[in-house]
Amino acid sequence: MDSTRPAIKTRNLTRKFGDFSAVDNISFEISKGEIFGFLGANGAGKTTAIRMLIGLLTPTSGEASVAGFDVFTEAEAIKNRIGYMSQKFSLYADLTVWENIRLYGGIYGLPMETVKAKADDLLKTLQLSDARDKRIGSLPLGWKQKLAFSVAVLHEPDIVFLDEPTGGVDPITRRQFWEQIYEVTEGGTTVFVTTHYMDEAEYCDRVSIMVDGVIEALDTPSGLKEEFKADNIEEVFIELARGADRSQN
Ligand SMILES: Nc1ncnc2c1ncn2[C@@H]1O[C@H](COP(=O)(O)OP(=O)(O)OP(=O)(O)O)[C@@H](O)[C@H]1O
Repeated sequence: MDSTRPAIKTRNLTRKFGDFSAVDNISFEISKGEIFGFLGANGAGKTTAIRMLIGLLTPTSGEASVAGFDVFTEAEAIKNRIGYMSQKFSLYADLTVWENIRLYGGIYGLPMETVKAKADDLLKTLQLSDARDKRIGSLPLGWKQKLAFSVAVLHEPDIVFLDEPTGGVDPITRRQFWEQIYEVTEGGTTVFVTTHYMDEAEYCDRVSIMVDGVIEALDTPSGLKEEFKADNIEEVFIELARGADRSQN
C-alpha cells in the first residue's frame, strides 16, 4: 500500500435505517500504521460504521475508501486487504487451535507451508504450542482473544478492525493483547479498534468519540484531555456521552 495515501478515509459517511441515521455524516482520515480508537456508548453507531468500512453494509450516502479501495464499488478488494475480529465473530469453538489457524489460512488463500510456518511462530510467541491440538472452546477467554487476533492478521492485512476485542478479561491480559497490537503496527499495519475500556483509549494514537451517530471529538488522547480540561479520557467520554439519547448507560 502507498504509504502517503490514508489507510482509511471517510467523508460524510452516513447509514440510515428508514428515517433513523445510525451513522450520521462521519468524516476522518487514518494514516498507515496508526492505532485509531473508535469510541462511543452502546448504540452510538460503531458497529454500523465498521460494517460499512469492511464492505458488509452499503452506505446510504457519503464517501469512504479503505486500503485505497472504494466501499461502494470495490468491497471485494477491501475484504482481501483487511483483517477483522470481534467478540461476536471469532474462532470456531469446536475446532482445535491448529484447525482454526489452518481454516483461516485457507480462507485467506495462504499456501499450506506458509500457514504451518506462521502457526509454529505464533504458537511459540503466545506460548501456546502445547495447546495446538486443544479445542478452542476449552481455552481461557484471554488466550482465545490473543489467538483470534493472531489469526485476523495471519495474512498480513493493511488494516485490522477490532470490535471490542478485549471484552471480559482482566487488565493484565488486556495489556498483553495490546502488546500484540503494537507489534503489528511496527510492521505498518493500521489498527481500527473499538473498546469500552478507557485505559485502552489512552494506548491509541488518536481517538474519536461518537455520540448518537455523530463524531463529537477526534484528536490524540493528550489533545482531547487538553481540549476538555480532563485528567483522563474517561472524563472526556462521560462529558460527551452524557448528552446521548441512545445509550442506556
Ligand atoms: N439493521 C438495523 N436495522 C435497524 N436499526 C439498526 C440496525 N443496525 C443497527 N441499528 C441501530 O443503529 C444504532 C447503532 O447501532 P450499532 O450497533 O452500530 O451501535 P454500536 O455503537 O456498535 O453499539 P454497541 O457498543 O452496543 O455495539 C442503534 O440504535 C441500533 O439499534
